[in-house]
Amino acid sequence: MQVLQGDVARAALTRTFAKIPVPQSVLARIEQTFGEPLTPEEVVSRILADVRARGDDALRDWTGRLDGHRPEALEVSGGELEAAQIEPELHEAVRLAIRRVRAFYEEQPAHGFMQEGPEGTLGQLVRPLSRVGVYVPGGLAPLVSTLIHTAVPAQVAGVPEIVVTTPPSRDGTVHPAILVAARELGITRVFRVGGAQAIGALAYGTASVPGVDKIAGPGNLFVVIAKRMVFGAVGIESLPGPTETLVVADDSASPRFVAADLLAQAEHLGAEPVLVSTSRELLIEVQTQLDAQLEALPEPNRSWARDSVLSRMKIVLAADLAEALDLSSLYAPEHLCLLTRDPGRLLDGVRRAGGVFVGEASMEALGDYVAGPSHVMPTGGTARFMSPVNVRDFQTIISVVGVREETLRRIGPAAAVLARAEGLEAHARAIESRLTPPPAPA
Ligand SMILES: NC(=O)c1ccc[n+]([C@@H]2O[C@H](COP(=O)([O-])OP(=O)(O)OC[C@H]3O[C@@H](n4cnc5c(N)ncnc54)[C@H](O)[C@@H]3O)[C@@H](O)[C@H]2O)c1
Ligand SMILES: N[C@H](CO)Cc1c[nH]c[nH+]1
Ligand SMILES: [Zn+2]
Repeated sequence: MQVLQGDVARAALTRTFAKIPVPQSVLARIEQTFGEPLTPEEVVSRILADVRARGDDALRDWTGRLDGHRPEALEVSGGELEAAQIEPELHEAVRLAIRRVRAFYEEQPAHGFMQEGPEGTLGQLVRPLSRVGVYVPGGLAPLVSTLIHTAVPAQVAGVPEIVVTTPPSRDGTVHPAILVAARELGITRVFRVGGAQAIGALAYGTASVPGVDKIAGPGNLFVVIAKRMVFGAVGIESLPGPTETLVVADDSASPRFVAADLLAQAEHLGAEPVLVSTSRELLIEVQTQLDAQLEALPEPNRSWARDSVLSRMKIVLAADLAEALDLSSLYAPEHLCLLTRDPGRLLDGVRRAGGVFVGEASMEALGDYVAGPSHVMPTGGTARFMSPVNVRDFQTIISVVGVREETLRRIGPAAAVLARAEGLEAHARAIESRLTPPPAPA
């Protein structure tokens, strides 16, 4: 176990944004699939260009090549959607998650304002986007919860049309829980397309897949790169990619719970677990727990979690909780879990994170499903400047300017002065034409 401290820990938790780190396993799969050592960016560029040029046929070909099934019908039929069934217990859990996420976002202030006064009217109109694409990851696990945690805030924002894309399994089907959740949400358009090709389809539109105004939802490296590349042609909400969790724990924390929370996210392939503790004894005990709990996991989860732990886990000994929080803000994790005495007391010191999970009863895995806030959160250090998915992501603001004539007379001359300082004579004249009476007819 390598324990990092001080400046070494700071360096290890400082992200470099110039290049997204690519796991060796991903590079190996690219070489196997494409027969040459391409970068993920080159792969995504090729896929996007092909989707733009050949539309549905490109979607079928890439899905066949990458997901092992070439679908004739890209859209899940109404009959398939209606027929999907899941166990009653799971169905009830889906309903509970929808209810709780909806109740949470209904509390988010997301309205505009109008200042009506002696100056006239100044304000903001808030309008929902017309059509949103929701990406639901499905490469390794069919993330039904991600559909709920992305689509519900969009619905609360008032978006009338939501289109879902998700990779099919090798027999071409979409997991029934995703279809049932879509049905519960009143979503009728689901497409069996994943990866960069799905992002291209939603951005450019094809004969089958409608182009959207904004694409939301997390995914693997290929999905994240594709979202970055199509931004501008279409909106994106943020860049939620491979998950990461930073646990801050003191000597009061249970090593069993700390290890369990780290492994819960480590089982997302490509995840980055980080443990920062003020107690060396706890670090040692967590290591023992990690070994035991990893051994007890079933396959393939054990291999995925072991890969995250062995390849990317960082273990840090902090001088005190103030330094632990400072290091956490430097790293800006997707999830920050506080497993300390009186963890609520630490909230004031939290500066950068997608979400903060306060205390033993608020494990991040609960937040993944039914706590309320969306689990779609910024990763890779983008929590420095981005937020979890929320209602505002699905709205635009329209500024309203409706001043009275008296106001114009008072503030107009200053505007004309500024226009001339910028060398923009027509601007100045447009203002002054309203300030001076029109010339008398000859
Ligand atoms: N940050 C968040 O809020 C959040 C939430 C949920 C999930 N996630 C993350 O989403 C990710 C889901 O990843 P996933 O892989 O299971 O599903 P995914 O749906 O994101 O990706 C699967 C797709 O990737 C493409 N792909 C795979 N290998 C490829 C290759 N070599 N070349 C080109 N394309 C390739 C395929 O088209 C496939 O359909 C995980 O990393 C998870 O941590 C993040
Ligand atoms: N923890 C993942 C990234 O935040 C989301 C997720 C979905 N299902 C389970 N976990
Ligand atoms: Zn998770």
